[in-house]
Amino acid sequence: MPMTVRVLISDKMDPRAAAIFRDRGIEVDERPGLTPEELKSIIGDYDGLAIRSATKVTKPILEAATNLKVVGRAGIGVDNVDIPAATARGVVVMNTPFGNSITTAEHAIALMFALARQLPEADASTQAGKWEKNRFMGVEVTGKTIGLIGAGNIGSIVATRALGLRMKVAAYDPFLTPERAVELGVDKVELDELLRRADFITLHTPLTDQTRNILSRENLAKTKKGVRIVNCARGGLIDEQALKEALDSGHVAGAALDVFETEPATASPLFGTPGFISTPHLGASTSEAQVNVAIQVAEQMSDYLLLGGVTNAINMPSLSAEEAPRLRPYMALAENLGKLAGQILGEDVRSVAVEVEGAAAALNQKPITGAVLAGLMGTYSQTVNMVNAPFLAKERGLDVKEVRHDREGDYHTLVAVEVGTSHGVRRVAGTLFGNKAPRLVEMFGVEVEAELTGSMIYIVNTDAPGFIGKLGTALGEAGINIATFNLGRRAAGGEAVALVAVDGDVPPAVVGTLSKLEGVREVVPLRF
Ligand SMILES: NC(=O)c1ccc[n+]([C@@H]2O[C@H](COP(=O)([O-])OP(=O)(O)OC[C@H]3O[C@@H](n4cnc5c(N)ncnc54)[C@H](O)[C@@H]3O)[C@@H](O)[C@H]2O)c1
Ligand SMILES: O=C(O)CC[C@@H](O)C(=O)O
Repeated sequence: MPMTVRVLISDKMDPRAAAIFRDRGIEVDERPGLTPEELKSIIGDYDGLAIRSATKVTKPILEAATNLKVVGRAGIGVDNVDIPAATARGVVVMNTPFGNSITTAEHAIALMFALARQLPEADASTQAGKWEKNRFMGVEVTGKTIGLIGAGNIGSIVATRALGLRMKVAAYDPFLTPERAVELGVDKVELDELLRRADFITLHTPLTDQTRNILSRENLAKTKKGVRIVNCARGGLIDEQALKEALDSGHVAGAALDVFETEPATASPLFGTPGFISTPHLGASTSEAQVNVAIQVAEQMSDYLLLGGVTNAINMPSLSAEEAPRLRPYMALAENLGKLAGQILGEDVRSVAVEVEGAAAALNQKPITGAVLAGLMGTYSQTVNMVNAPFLAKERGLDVKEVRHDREGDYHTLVAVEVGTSHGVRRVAGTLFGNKAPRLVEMFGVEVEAELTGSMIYIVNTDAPGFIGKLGTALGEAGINIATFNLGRRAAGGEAVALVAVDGDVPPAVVGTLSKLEGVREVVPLRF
């Protein structure tokens, strides 16, 4: 029977998101406004969590999320998600990077005009019956310089709109290439020059260690007298207390904030300051943007939960929903090769090289490598999976290498794993029969063909007549039924390898008995 997949939508989201989940056979609960305690108490029931900016996906929430596989952010900023904690727990975090960009850029332009013409104050005064025609003298934007701090998706759209308004555009963005600046029609400048030149400053960066407080007291002091500032990006980019003082002194003529250091911002020293305008994080709030991000997040999360496709993930390489089914048998093979090596070699692993050959070389190798690492490290860590395996491998100092051979060898497709240990390099390799059935074909230099499945016993012995009979008898006496027997050997009378699939677990006492059989060098019970 197919497993039930469940998603929780914990913020207010366009109903089209829930409809998509349901259409794709996913059970969905819409519970906006949960307290952190309530979320923590129910999150263990869900495979996916769809959020906007209100839900804080903290470490304690993730620790309680024992079934969670994906967090989908219907929007851009993921600063309300503890990404390292999600990654460590193997939870994919994805966002929808373009769905609300136009809307947010338009909000920045709207706030710029609201500042230029003091629209909120003029509206309040007029509706209060004052008709203060002489109080509200505005400024034109035509011919003025707008300074963009951050010229990514949203900043670039603001640039095009500002150029359409016949403004001059200067942009400070260390990652903006000169070619892109020319294409956009903006002047690429350093921050100090932007601060000195801009009549309007608008912020469009994420909040990072480099951008936090980018409009600090010191930098605000470097701005042109009479500057007007818009922030539709993230709270924390501006020193709010210093901004208040700059507004009070008249150095800054106006400031419009859609985002605050602490949200919801129900109190702020800025509230009531002349020249200050605010909106409650409305940058993305248009029906068009909310439909876009709701549809996109639901499609992306469903693709991941149902097909393994990964789009717009912050903590994992992309994998299209079309690629995912082709990769699935490879990932099963890769994970089992990793498990095989991990169970036999233990924690003494220093390096891992994953080689793909023939048909496998035409595929996206990252998921194959992730599956090998997940299988390998899963033998000594409970919480490892494809998402966190590359990070955990790095944390452990494992040297991970990927090798690709386009040519076919003995098999039309092959995945090989070379594991470096303190005793040297050991190699296991497998192929797909009929492009779908994973099979081990080589183990530590011995050709042995086996399906890695269920409970198995790995035995190394000296090849000698009668050994298989003795082994069968020992297992029979222990009440263990043999399902399949797979054998390989280096040379007649030399080292031989047996991979025996059995029904049920192999107790340590049986491992002890088998180890004492004549000629046996090594016995390892395996689980796949
Ligand atoms: N108010 C809202 O409702 C709302 C809606 C959507 C997005 N946002 C926020 O807007 C911001 C921009 O979003 P985007 O989609 O344009 O992101 P983006 O990633 O496309 O662009 C961000 C740009 O910032 C630049 N940048 C990074 N560090 C910088 C630094 N130290 N100095 C200058 N530039 C730097 C990057 O190079 C990039 O070009 C994000 O913080 C996002 O969360 C807010
Ligand atoms: O969901 C929202 O309303 C805000 C979205 C915005 O902050 C974003 O980063 O996309």
